[in-house]
Amino acid sequence: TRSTRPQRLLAAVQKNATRGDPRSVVKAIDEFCRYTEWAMNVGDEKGCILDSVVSEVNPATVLELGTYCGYSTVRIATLLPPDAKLITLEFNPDFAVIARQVIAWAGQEEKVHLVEGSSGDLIPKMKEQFGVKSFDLVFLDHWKDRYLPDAKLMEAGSVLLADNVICPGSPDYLDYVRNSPKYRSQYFKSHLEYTKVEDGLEKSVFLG
Ligand SMILES: O=C(NCCCCCn1ccnc1)c1cc(-c2ccc(F)cc2)cc(O)c1O
Ligand SMILES: [Mg+2]
Repeated sequence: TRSTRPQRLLAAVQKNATRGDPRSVVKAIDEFCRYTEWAMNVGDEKGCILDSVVSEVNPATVLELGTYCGYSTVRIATLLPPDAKLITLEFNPDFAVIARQVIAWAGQEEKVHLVEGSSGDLIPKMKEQFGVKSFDLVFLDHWKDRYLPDAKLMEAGSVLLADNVICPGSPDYLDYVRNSPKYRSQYFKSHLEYTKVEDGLEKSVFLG
């Protein structure tokens, strides 16, 4: 039967990227998505904004909601010190299978813990299961209607960075973080990955 898009993306990584070289994995995925087949990775333009926020926060613990094929997982992990921890949640097992292989090809498996399941179920269990009471940085890139409920489950983390706040959009989340006294929010205008359509990232610092 026909391969899936994540399977074709993984094949492009294994063909064009050097094993153990995360930058070549990122480059191979961006080229595949720009010139062969669009896929919903955060992409190179928003990826640079992600990189700058990760570097600025310099987190010891990161939670990523929505792994997909592991593109942003690799970008973030590459910027973390060896003892830092990145937990990434993926609901879709077919995505998780591919993401594990992309993360391994990039040589980042030491820093990354991919957990399969729903964020709504797993976030409350983070404390006991992973011994992490709060995260220094949370990257929201999963179902857009889960951004707000999950942010409310995590009102202890310090920096939230949300993808796709314009396209596909998460209006209730945006309204909340921009108007709540608990957050200082900032919009980074950009474009939907590999397109000219407007999109952006919203960085929201939890004020405690
Ligand atoms: O839906 C997205 N991501 C969630 C995928 C499923 C998450 C499953 N999961 C993981 C953990 N808990 C649940 C997404 C969509 C688009 C997009 C934009 C324009 C368009 F025409 C089509 C699509 C662009 C993105 O950048 C995205 O991130
Ligand atoms: Mg996204």
